[in-house]
Order: sequence, then C-alpha cells, then structure tokens
Amino acid sequence: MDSLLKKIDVMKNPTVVGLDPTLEMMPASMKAEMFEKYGKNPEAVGKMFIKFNKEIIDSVEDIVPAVKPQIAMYEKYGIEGIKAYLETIEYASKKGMAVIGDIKRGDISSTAAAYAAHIGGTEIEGQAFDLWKEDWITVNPYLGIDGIQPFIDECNKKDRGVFILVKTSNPSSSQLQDILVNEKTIYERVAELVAEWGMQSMGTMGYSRIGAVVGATHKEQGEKLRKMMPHTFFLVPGYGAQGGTGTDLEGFFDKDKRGCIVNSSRGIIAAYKKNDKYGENVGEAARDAALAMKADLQY
Ligand SMILES: O=C(O)c1cc(=O)[nH]c(=O)n1[C@@H]1O[C@H](COP(=O)(O)O)[C@@H](O)[C@H]1O
Repeated sequence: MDSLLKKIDVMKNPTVVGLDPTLEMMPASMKAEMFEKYGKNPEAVGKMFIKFNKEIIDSVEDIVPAVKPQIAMYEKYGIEGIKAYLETIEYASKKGMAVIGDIKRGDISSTAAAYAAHIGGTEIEGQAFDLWKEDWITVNPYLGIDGIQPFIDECNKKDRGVFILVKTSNPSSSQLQDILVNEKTIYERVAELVAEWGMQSMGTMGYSRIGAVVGATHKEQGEKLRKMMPHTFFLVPGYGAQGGTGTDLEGFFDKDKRGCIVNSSRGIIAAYKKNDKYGENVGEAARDAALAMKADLQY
C-alpha cells in the first residue's frame, strides 16, 4: 500500500491507465503489419496488443504511477492473449509502474487459494514461481471471507494488495448492491466487511492493502463510503468513458487529497481516435488525455 501511495505522491497524480485493448482499437497500420507477419489469427492480435500497450506505457510512464490491464481483453484471444497480458505486466513493472491486474476473481476457499497464485506465485517441489507479477488484483466478495482470505494471506506475505468490489460503476449495480437489508444497503454492508478485513493489513501511511472498488459514477455513494471507510484505499473506475468527472470525485478523497486511484481505460488508450490531429499517434494522444485527466482531478 505504502509504495503505491508514495508513487502517487511523487508523481502528484492519483490516476491509473487502464490497458483494455480491443482489435477495433488498433491503428490500421499496426493491424496490417501484424496480420501480414502472423496471419489473421490470435497470435497477430496478441502481438498488436503488446506493441500498442508498450507505446502507451512509454508515453505515460513519467506522469502516471500505475496501469490496470483488464485480463478479459486478453483472455478473449486465449494463450496468445495471456502472453500479451504477461508481457505487458513485465514491461510496465520494469518501467517502475505499479500494476493492478483486473482479474475479478472469487470462489470457495480451496479454489480462491489457487487463484491467489496471481498474488503469491506458485510452488513446485519447493521451488517458487512468481508467474503473474501483478502488484494488486481485483476480487469479488460475493462468497464472503473464505473466498477472500486466501488473497489477504498472500498479500500480507508478499507485500501486495487487493481491491474488493464494493459499489461498481455499471448502471445495473443497484440491482443487487442497493438492496436494503436491516436498513442498510448490501454495498454498505460489504463496505463494513471490507473495512474490517482491512484492519489485518494496515500500511504505515493510514491505508490498508485491502482496498475497495468504488465507481466514479456514484458521487453520493462514494462520499458516504469515504466517511465509512477512512482507512480503505479506493480504486475508482468509471471516469471518462462511463461519465465520471473530476468534480464528482472530490468527496472520494480524504482531507489530504489522498485515498484514491482513479482509472480511465478507453478515455486514454483510444484518445487518438477522437481527434484527427493525432493520426495514428496513440502515445501522444494518450499522454495528452492523461494530463487532461490529472488537471481535471485538480492534482
Ligand atoms: O474493477 C474494475 O476495475 C471495474 C469495476 C467497476 O465497477 N467498473 C469498471 O468499469 N471496472 C473496470 O474498469 C475499466 C473501465 O474502463 P473504461 O470505462 O474504458 O474507462 C474496465 O476494465 C472495467 O472492467
């Protein structure tokens, strides 16, 4: 936790660039080059994603503290996609960026323990393998603490962290998360549990390594959750493409303007498509969009 907070402080920028590439997002010349070299197949798409992500990372590494690759975008292309996911993580880590693996796992304890290899690595005959190398991952709390504890244990051992879904950014999040039970919504109850679970794992800067996902599209709920969870760090998706703005997020931060890292994926990585002046210059457009986001958050 402390290292992510320090990176944010040093860069004076509480944002994370979401690496959610799609085939449709790839520049035409990159598509043509990779299809020509590898054929029209998953390998070509994997190579495009690596090249595209590296361009983005190179263009923002000095102004943005973290990236959040969304594993679904890579899993869509099978093993070749996963290779691109892993190479992206390795590249971002080498550049000193924090990596939040958006994997949203959650299952019974024995299965969660296997998924926890994302954080803790895996062991074969006494030999340790750190296969995934994410610093943080996202997890789903629907199964309760036995689906979460294996991740917390590995985070505590390896000095890594998790963000647990509390109030998600999507329009139908209210369908389950806002149901009232004994005068509290489900998401408030989850928030209480996440805050309690986080007490096992406090850093030295006032925040736990057990964080919460709170959507930028829910201004009032975010403000309420900040008050309910003073030691829980928030991953805040939903900025930009989903409608969240800087002013919506003022109450998500604490009084020192800490406590959040705000994600934008399409709004940054596909910014080149929004203005003809960029042509296929993915990196320059991403940098400009990342700087505009920082300014919008008044950092
Ligand atoms: O856990 C997440 O990151 C997440 C939680 C949530 O409530 N809403 C949400 O949009 N996300 C992820 O954040 C990213 C948002 O992408 P953009 O809408 O393109 O900025 C996607 O990878 C989503 O899967």
